[in-house]
Amino acid sequence: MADPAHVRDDFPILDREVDGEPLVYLDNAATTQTPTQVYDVFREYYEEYNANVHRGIHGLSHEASIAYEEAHERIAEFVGASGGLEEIVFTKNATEAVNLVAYGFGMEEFEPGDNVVVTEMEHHASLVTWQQVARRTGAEIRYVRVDEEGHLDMEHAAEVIDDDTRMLSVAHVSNVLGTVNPVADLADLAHDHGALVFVDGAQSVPNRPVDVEALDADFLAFSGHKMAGPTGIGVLYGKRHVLEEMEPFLYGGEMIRHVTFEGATWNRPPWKFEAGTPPIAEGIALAAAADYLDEIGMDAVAAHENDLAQYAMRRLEERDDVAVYGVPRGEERSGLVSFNVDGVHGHDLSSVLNDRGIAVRAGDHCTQPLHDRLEIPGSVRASFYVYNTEREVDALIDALENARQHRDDLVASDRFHDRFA
Ligand SMILES: Cc1ncc(COP(=O)(O)O)c(CNc2co[nH]c2=O)c1O
Repeated sequence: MADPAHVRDDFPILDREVDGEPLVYLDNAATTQTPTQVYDVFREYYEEYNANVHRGIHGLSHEASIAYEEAHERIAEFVGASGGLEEIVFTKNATEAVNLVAYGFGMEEFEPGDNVVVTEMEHHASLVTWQQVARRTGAEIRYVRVDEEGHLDMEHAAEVIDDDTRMLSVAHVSNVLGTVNPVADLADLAHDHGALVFVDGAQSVPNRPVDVEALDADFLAFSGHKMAGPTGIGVLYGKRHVLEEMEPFLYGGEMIRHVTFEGATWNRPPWKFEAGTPPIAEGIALAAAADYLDEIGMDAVAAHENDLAQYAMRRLEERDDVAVYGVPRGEERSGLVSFNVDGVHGHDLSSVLNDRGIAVRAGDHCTQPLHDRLEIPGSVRASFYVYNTEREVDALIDALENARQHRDDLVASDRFHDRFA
């Protein structure tokens, strides 16, 4: 991979300090930072061709429409969608993308006696959404077990996926465990039973090569802000024939073909699912983020993240008071490590790390059922991206030492939560 030191030149924010300490940004599984090559797109757009898309007959609207459609084509290429823009719906984020499928397919198609299968490691964006669809349609929700090492129990998957399964919804990569799930194998299993497959790609598309057709996903969702892109833009990939048959989720302008007082007919995908004025600049900037990552190379991104995660695990495991979660060291994982330090609540630890300029995430990472399964109330997560270095992992480890030294102070302070005791 390009030397992270040079990559860092593209991210001026990484030069800032936090309370007088140099920033060490290790919260990339939540949101990545944005390179100048991406946010410059906003200035160019608003200075040169800002206009509403698709409905104007004037030059600016034409230019904006072309750029917005080309952004869809670019994202289709980035995830291997050979159907092009008709298979790429721009949403607000990955959460909206899963809700689009839940309302457009689940609420329309599920019936009592059907079931939807998710996994114990799912993010709330999927898990809660499919729970609600099951509750409102009378379908059953089933959970594929996660084993002690953070792998999906594939034998259990074969038990719970059956001929009444209408949808399998699975994270490609866990945002807590770093597990890379065998999505293509799971898709084979689901398709053998006539079920559709929704892949939550929020932690995979930004971090590794993803080919939706190799996965044989019927749907795949991800967010721009996790792949060096802006917030406010997400993507739902859908197989063309599936999107053509699926009901819209939001109604209004752009998504219609013809409207009378008696009713309306729908536009073709993706516009059928993009009601109203879309996030135009965000979509164009997302395409620039795809260009930026492809310049580095997604294989190189995945390898760099895995190297940092393995190094972090090795450093964390040097102490006997640290519990590290997820697949064992040495097994490929995405660029994140979740852990706890005995006797230090995650929020206290995160606060102590912040005092040293180190940004990590503490809590349940929107996976409360998974943390229940792990029998812990929460965890601290360090997550890496293209600009992070081993020196930053060392800074994290050194700061943990600092937390341990203050552990007694923390225990005595009102900031201590005895939930870890
Ligand atoms: C696996 C997974 N799915 C879906 C989402 C939702 O993405 P959004 O719609 O862009 O918010 C996230 C965000 N995960 C996290 C957001 O902050 N910390 C996280 O781990 C995620 O990690």
